[in-house]
Amino acid sequence: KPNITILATGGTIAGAGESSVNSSYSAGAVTVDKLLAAVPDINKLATIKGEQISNIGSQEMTNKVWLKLAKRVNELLKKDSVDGVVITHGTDTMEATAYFLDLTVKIKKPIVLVGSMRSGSSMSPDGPLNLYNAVSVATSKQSFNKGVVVVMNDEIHAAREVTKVNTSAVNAFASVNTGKIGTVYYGDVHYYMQPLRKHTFDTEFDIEKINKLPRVDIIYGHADDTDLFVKAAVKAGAQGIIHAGMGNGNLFPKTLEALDTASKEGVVVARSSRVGSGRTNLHGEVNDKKHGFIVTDDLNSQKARVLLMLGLTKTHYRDKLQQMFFEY
Ligand SMILES: NC(=O)CC[C@H](N)C(=O)O
Repeated sequence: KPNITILATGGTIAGAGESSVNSSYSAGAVTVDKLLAAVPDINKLATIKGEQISNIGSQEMTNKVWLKLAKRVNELLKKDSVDGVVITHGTDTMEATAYFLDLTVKIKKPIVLVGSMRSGSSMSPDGPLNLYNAVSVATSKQSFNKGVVVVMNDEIHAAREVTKVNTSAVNAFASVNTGKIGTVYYGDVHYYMQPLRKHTFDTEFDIEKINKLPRVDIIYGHADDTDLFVKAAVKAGAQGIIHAGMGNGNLFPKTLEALDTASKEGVVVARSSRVGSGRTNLHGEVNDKKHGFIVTDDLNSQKARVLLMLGLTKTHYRDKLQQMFFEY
């Protein structure tokens, strides 16, 4: 039997509420041992070990926990005695954690993130089957060299592509631009696609000696916008700003002016879009060359922040950072 380590970080999958029909509950209330004991069938699939990394709602996620998690996953998967890792996680920031690991874990073995939309004490919880499916994906030979994947609601998604698309439904995840890469039905794993962007062992990022990431802020664009938040970000020491722009990454004139100034002062400004699908293109309505801006390709702003933080650990050259957004 394969050896799988389950790293628990919290979330609804480890949540508990007062009654089966009460929508209010606490995320990250159940420890890893209890979480695993609730799904005894996973022991038929693999020899399971559990470890608690954190026990939080993933809206409390920090760069510090990401670094700790990535280092632990690297450490575990380097061992011959570990064949794959499953990470239980809250769904709010799961996509960003998945992408962070996709860029920083240096191994071809399976790495699977899983969560749930209904807590263990609710009626028809989705966590147990999601966990069973996640362990199945982690033990599948087909999962090698796929980068980090997210398993939710019988679907397998690539870390770079997946995003949360619903606040409360069990089908809360989708890979909006590209589609899911596989399915898993009561443990029966099938892949249909292979992620092509560079990931895991193929990236240039090395977090082993890093304890702090450069500050990158996200600023959300809108009609009748302001320059206040750009100025505040610069004052707070942001090395990068992701602008979640209107449409194809467009900006309100006053915000554009403030970002132009920030860019000329050395802050790396990356244009993404608040639309939720499609690329933010160079040579659109914004003169990126003139302002020194870069674009985030089709990464949403929360994932673009992850890549820009890691990119800034390597270089401040905008051409190089732009290249990263086309490669990763
Ligand atoms: N469905 C969930 O996991 C949401 C619970 C919590 N907000 C979290 O992200 O951890």
